[in-house]
Amino acid sequence: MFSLGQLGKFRTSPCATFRIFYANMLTSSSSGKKLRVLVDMDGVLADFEGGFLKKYKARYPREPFVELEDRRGFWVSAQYGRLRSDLCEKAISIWESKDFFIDLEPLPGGVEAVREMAKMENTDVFICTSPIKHYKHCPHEKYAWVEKHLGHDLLERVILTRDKTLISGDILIDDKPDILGVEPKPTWEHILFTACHNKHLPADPSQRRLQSWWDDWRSVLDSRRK
Ligand SMILES: O=c1ccn([C@@H]2O[C@H](COP(=O)(O)O)[C@@H](O)[C@H]2O)c(=O)[nH]1
Ligand SMILES: [Mg+2]
Repeated sequence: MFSLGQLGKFRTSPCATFRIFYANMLTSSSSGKKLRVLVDMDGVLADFEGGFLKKYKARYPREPFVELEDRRGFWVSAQYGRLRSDLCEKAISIWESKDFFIDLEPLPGGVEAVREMAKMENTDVFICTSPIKHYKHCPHEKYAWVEKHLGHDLLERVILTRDKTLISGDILIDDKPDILGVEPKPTWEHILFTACHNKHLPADPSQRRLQSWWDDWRSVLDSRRK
């Protein structure tokens, strides 16, 4: 942990110094005092829905589309498929294309909120996002998006997973109403982030929401601090 030479610089005995050093280690990190916040990307930090509609209309100008205010349900492809069966594949072709994920605009206030969380004492923030299985562009572009909008240091905090229930944390801020996976009891509290596809869902007293990044996310974090 440190050399004998370094120990010699301390005024207290090496044993006492070690005890203080070890106690500090315990209280600052391994005691679990830090609040671990997982923040989703699509629909929370990056405007997936807006970016999709813009590129869909540009590529298929004569096809029907769903206005954002008429969006219902998490799966864009499912709603387009209900509109007309072949539109499901056309929708999927949009986010499987090169530059779809990197071109997504940040949602208002999200980048600033994550930057602020990253500077908060006793807080560890991670970007927790699900890549699509068509992996040619998406994983690379998700990292590139984080670097472009949040900076190189935040790359250390990117978690790509198809199963968020396996990731341990205190809070998961996510726009998907049902986050399921192999772990039946995830450690985090899911805070539902309001998006065009979930804003009509009936209020659920057991699930807290953030209406946007202008909502009081700081109090939500504080409510989970031990
Ligand atoms: O109809 C859809 C809508 C979205 N997706 C993909 O799902 C993930 C969502 O990731 P989160 O981490 O839950 O935000 C994203 O990669 C979308 O591209 C989809 O496959 N079909
Ligand atoms: Mg999402």
